[in-house]
Amino acid sequence: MEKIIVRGGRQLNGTVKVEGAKNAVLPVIAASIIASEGKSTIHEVPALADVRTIKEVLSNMNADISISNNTVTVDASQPLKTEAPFEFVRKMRASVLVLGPLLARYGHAKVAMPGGCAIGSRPIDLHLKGFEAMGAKVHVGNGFVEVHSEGRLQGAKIYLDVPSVGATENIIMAAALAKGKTVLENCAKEPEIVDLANFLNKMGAKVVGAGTETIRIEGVETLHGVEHTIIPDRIEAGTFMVGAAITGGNVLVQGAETEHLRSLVSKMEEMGVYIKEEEDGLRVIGPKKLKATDIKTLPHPGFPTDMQSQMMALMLRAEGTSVITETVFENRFMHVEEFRRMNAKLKIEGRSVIVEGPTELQGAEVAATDLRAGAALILAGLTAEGYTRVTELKHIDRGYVDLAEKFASLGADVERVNDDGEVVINPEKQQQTSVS
Ligand SMILES: CC(=O)N[C@H]1[C@@H](OP(=O)(O)OP(=O)(O)OC[C@H]2O[C@@H](n3ccc(=O)[nH]c3=O)[C@H](O)[C@@H]2O)O[C@H](CO)[C@@H](O)[C@@H]1O
Ligand SMILES: C=C(OP(=O)(O)O)C(=O)O
Repeated sequence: MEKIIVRGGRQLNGTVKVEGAKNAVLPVIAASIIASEGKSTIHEVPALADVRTIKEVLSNMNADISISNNTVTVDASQPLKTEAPFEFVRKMRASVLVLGPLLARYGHAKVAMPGGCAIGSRPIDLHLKGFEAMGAKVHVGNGFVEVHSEGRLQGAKIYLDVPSVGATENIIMAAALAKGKTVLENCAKEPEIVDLANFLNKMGAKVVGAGTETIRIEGVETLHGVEHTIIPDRIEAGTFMVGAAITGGNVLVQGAETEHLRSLVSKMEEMGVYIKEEEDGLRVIGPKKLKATDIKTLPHPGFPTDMQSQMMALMLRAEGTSVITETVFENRFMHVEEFRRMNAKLKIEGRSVIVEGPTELQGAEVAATDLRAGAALILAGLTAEGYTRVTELKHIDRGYVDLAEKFASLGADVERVNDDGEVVINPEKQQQTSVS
């Protein structure tokens, strides 16, 4: 079993470059199969396990997809199979994002029903309600969800009960080829939705209002392949920002977009962290003493749930009591038990965690319970006394490229080792080169 081993006590200093966003590249690659003509070329694609999974999903459907040097090309002009089996959905829930494009183009899609995961039950009822409103029939049975429509989908007025990111993306993609206009209200406003809408619009779609509460989509008859560059990963950026802050270091996070990170920047500033916008990113300088604060996770532009566990690590080192309230996912506190193994004083009360700081963290053997929790444990390890060994790296590899190497390049004492204690460098990049 591979491990990331961290020896605490070093400051992070230097420059780190952010990769393309996982949560943008997955819907964009899924959307590329809507094009019935031409091929799409997608740049700044991070070498992640999730990208490999979406590639396998598309290859399995007979799309022609290849990855080389952070660029993906997709040619989906030939007829595709309209199914995504359980082996892919099990690995990555975002496989359900092929439902919208397949339904739009072929009037049929069958995808294994995603189960719950370590952060909650995560239903897809809102995706399905949206398809039904556009005239599709939905059948759920034998572990699959199947959607079909007679002829083209019909544009519709759809209100989302909660601003779900995945439902917004799936509905925009389905509506892009529907007959007439779709108005999607109370939709998600994440920057990754805007990136998807920009990609679709280049392909010939008519999507207006992405990034606001209401998106209007005028359906068109066909879409074509295009070239696109993925936006930087705001969560990876945020993770390195916390790394600089927690170690009292000075790091330029290249590619960090202030506009995408306002809630995080404001909370970190409240904690006493100095953050300065520079031409190509954000410079983050950690203070001698961090101050406690409270956060509540919310849909964008509120505080992102994907930064909750990393902020918990930072709060553990702050003076005073902080409170974290998780409102997006029902059960995203699995990392609390792992932090406790490192001497953290944490109390769960319903949907909140009370963090007593500052804690003298101690190195321990801990498991990444989800991908962000894995990053958070490494962050805690950076300031812990002694060695922290993080296992279950498969979660981290879903969403971070070379995390250990990048921390090490900033001066941290971190390495990834295999069972024999040999250093492992860049595992996902090696995998991708061998499968592309
Ligand atoms: C690949 C990707 O982009 N993943 C992100 C996406 O996940 P994902 O798109 O799955 O997250 P959603 O925004 O859909 O989920 C938000 C909340 O809505 C609920 N819900 C969602 C859909 C639905 O049909 N019914 C329903 O009740 C979920 O259970 C959850 O409680 O947004 C999350 C919230 O910012 C992020 O944490 C994930 O990193
Ligand atoms: C929860 C996350 O991703 P996913 O929706 O792919 O599980 C995440 O990126 O933190």
